[in-house]
Amino acid sequence: MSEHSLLENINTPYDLKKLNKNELELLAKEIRCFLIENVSKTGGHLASNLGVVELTIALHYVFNSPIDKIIWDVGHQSYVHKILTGRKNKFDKLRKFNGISGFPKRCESIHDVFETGHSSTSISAALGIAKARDLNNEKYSVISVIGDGALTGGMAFEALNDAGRSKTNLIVILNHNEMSISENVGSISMYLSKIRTDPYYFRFKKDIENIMNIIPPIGKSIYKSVEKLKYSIKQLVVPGMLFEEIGFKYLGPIDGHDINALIEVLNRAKNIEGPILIHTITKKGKGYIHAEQNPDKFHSASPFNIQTGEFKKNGRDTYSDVFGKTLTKIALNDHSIVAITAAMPDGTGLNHFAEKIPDRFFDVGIAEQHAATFAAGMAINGYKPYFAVYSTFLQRAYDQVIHDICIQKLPVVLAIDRAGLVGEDGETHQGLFDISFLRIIPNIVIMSPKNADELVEMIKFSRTLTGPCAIRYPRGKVDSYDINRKCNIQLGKAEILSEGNTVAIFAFGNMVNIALEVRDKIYKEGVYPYVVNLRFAKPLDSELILDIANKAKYIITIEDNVINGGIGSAILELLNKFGIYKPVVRLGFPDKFIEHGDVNTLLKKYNLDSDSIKEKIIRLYREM
Ligand SMILES: Cc1ncc(C[n+]2csc(CCOP(=O)(O)OP(=O)(O)O)c2C)c(N)n1
Ligand SMILES: CC(=O)[C@@H](O)[C@H](O)COP(=O)(O)O
Ligand SMILES: [Mg+2]
Repeated sequence: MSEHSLLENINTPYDLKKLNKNELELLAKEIRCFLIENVSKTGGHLASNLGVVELTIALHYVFNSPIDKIIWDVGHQSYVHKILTGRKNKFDKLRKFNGISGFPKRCESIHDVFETGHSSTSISAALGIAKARDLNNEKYSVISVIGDGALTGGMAFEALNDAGRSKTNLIVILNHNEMSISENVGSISMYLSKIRTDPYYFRFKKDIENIMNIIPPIGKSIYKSVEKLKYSIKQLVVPGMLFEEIGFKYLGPIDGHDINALIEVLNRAKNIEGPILIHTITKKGKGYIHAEQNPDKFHSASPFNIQTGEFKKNGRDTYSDVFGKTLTKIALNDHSIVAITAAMPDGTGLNHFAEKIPDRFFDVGIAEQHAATFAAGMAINGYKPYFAVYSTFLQRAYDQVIHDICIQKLPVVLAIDRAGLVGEDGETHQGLFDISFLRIIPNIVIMSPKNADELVEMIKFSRTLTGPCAIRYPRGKVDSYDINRKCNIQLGKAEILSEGNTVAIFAFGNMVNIALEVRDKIYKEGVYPYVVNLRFAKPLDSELILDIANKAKYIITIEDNVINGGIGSAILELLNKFGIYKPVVRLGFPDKFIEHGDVNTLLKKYNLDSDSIKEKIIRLYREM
């Protein structure tokens, strides 16, 4: 790989401003090599970052961060920004425990103005910052950088609607690469692609601009008609008229890999009053052939071999695959089943469904709220919708789950992927709240499997339910499983894995295996626990729980959710209701946002690994 001689001397955006245009282009090359070298080892969001190298350089060249504020939508494409703002030496620990985050973090740098991770927030945040600036009579630029995928999110439109009317000075850069994680979807995407690909638009736009500029000054009487005519022509042919109509000045489309063109347009935008939308055209994965050819695979990449582009991880199925394959299998015989994703077909395993049953597969874009209510609509009309969604992104659709699905008791299945720790994505992405926020909603059934076989059974079981239900399962690989296994799940029934005395361990989902490891370790110390796989967070198996609680001296609950409001709390509430006052030790995550790092390290840090739990139980046992 090439040397990084220019990059070596860039420690702040100010250093960038000393370079000439040729050097900026060389720097772009160096940054690409740097990204590929580092992310091949750490893993991370490679393709999106390769696509914004020139754009980020141009932004920091033209604007004065941190006085001018740059807000990165989603934030997965902020690596180049991090490199240029003094963090390049920390890339060996990108997304690692105690290393830098893969997303903007205010604690990391004054150049990270607003924290992101979930999509479509940047225009709202930028508008808020700009409004506050105006109230303070300050002068600086506020820039939101948003991708075409993130633009499919409802919040982005809510913000455009508000910003267009407000006449506030604000720059929105639409980074258009025709990709979300997978190919981008939706009518706005089609509209943008038309601007991008139709050479007629470009040619005609230039011609029309020239004609309009040479229309001579005319007598006042016909001036108005000419202006009207100009406007109508513009409306017909100017790309981005959609944005102009809602109050933005549209600049573009611009080649987002041409640094000179970018610098020119940014300088222009800096001096225009009111909201501006700059439309840049980029290639996701630019400069690394494997990422250019497979931008989806290199969106959130695990470590890979630079030469071959092959990933180093092993090829076992994930929980998402188990879900996708099982659902596909049952849907081939049950035509009422439909599958819905909000822009995550691969991540959720619904790619398997899409391949086999495309007419009953719906990718609605990054639009979790819409997805949930869309599912409700399909359910009203007799279908059995499975909305597969990461736990963290389901947070977006909370009201829709309550108002549109649960009040009406509709048979929608929420297939909650990435429940529990997700690891390297950290705070914004951990799935640590769903048990708490779902369990308080009436009418919903909540379950979680201890392993892949049980997930197969739960998917089959969910089909029989006539109301809303959620199945939560973790990120990660599974051991072997049998997709044909019969369903032995009964509503609200837990499973006793070990009979014991003294200690009762109630575990949920992914934590059941840890409970079993704990059991094996404390056996050696002469402690014999009951171990219960709860299976259901709602309805709880009250009878079994009360029976075991009565027999044991103290109770341990284990969950990969925050302790507050989680399954331990549910058990405490149950015991309280029935007047059983025994010590209940609730193990889960504390009342804070959990940082990034690999899952095992985090489990250990939060005392949720089997050794830590074993020690806790033994200590309690000896104190009793
Ligand atoms: C609310 C929400 N839903 C889903 C995601 C998952 N996600 C992260 S990036 C991404 C695609 C973003 O596409 P785009 O904004 O065009 O950026 P690109 O990667 O193409 O540069 C998706 C779906 C998310 N971060 N937030
Ligand atoms: C930025 C974002 O939200 C996604 O790209 C996410 O990082 C994907 O996570 P997985 O790698 O778990 O699919
Ligand atoms: Mg995109």
